[in-house]
Amino acid sequence: MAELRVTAVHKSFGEVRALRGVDLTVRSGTLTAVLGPSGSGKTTLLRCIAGFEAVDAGEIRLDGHRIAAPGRTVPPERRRIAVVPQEGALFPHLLVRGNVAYGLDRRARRTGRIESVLALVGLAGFENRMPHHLSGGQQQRVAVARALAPHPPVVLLDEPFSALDAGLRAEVRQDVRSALHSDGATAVLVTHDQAEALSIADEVAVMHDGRIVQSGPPDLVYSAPADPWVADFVGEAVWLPAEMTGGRAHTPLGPMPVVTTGHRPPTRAGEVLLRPEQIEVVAPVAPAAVTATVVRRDFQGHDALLALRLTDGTAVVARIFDPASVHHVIGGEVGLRVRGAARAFSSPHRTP
Ligand SMILES: Nc1ncnc2c1ncn2[C@@H]1O[C@H](COP(=O)(O)OP(=O)(O)OP(=O)(O)O)[C@@H](O)[C@H]1O
Repeated sequence: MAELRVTAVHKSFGEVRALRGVDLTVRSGTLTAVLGPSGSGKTTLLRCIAGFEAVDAGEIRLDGHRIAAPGRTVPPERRRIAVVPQEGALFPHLLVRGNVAYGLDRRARRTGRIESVLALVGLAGFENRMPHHLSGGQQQRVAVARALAPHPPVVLLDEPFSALDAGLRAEVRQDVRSALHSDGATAVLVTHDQAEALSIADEVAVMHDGRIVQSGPPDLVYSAPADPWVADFVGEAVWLPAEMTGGRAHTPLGPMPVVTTGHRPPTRAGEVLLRPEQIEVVAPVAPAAVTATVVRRDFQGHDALLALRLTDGTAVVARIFDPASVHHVIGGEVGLRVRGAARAFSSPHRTP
């Protein structure tokens, strides 16, 4: 376990500026998800932390020790940082036991560490299986067990669940999360999947164009995005045209309280953000409800998203939590009410 601190790191490949001043602190014993779209620099950052790439500027410290700076690159094997890749990490000719034992010295192999890390990832008793006798999810669990076995200061996970199907992915990631926590590991997980980042991480660091644009606990990043780009990338965003007067936003869904992100006041005529779960779907005749027409219904199992159009043409999306009991027909009329405050930004909204 160790604290990892990345400060003002730059990395270019020829003309491509992959990292443009990355700042990231990962506290000891916590899991941080680096979340960003394809090409934002996530893998490059992971490779710089692991020691597979040298940094052009800035520095990386592990428990206060400088492991990377221009002209100073501690080689990967001396960093002892463990990496769990997307798939194919296991040696196919070795038993599970041999795979997990790979980074352990003889003494550590005899202390029961192999059995205990396999138990942590839910594979107690699997020591004598061959990798090809395991499912994809079990193979990734072994890869995590192998990474944890030698007590590395940091574990890096590069989209480790992307090859698993959706049902299995949710189960494996929660088990891996609890294995990392139980072992007290400091971990960084790279993903482009916002649901995965929000569900698994203690902290989410959102990456855009080679920079970390926001980091914080998942609920804060979702409820108080730093800028409109983060709002769009992390979760569903509903943008409403708004006039600000008397500290309230006047929108096609009616007047509502507003909180502002940014140092400058929001522009007078602008847009405000709501999350779909802030829009309550009620009967068209309900008090204070604004009339809307149901355009589409996107059933997601435990909940559903309703795409709606207001009479002035504004498109909004509402999340309903009891989809089975709601009979909103496409083309039918409903009433909408807003819960809580809208969010305004001092920087303009742009599509990601
Ligand atoms: N070895 C390399 N040589 C040249 N360009 C590179 C190299 N590695 C990465 N890049 C470029 O750096 C940028 C960041 O790439 P990186 O792989 O770090 O992004 P990413 O966020 O991990 O993307 P993905 O989710 O698609 O893996 C991209 O424009 C990529 O093309």
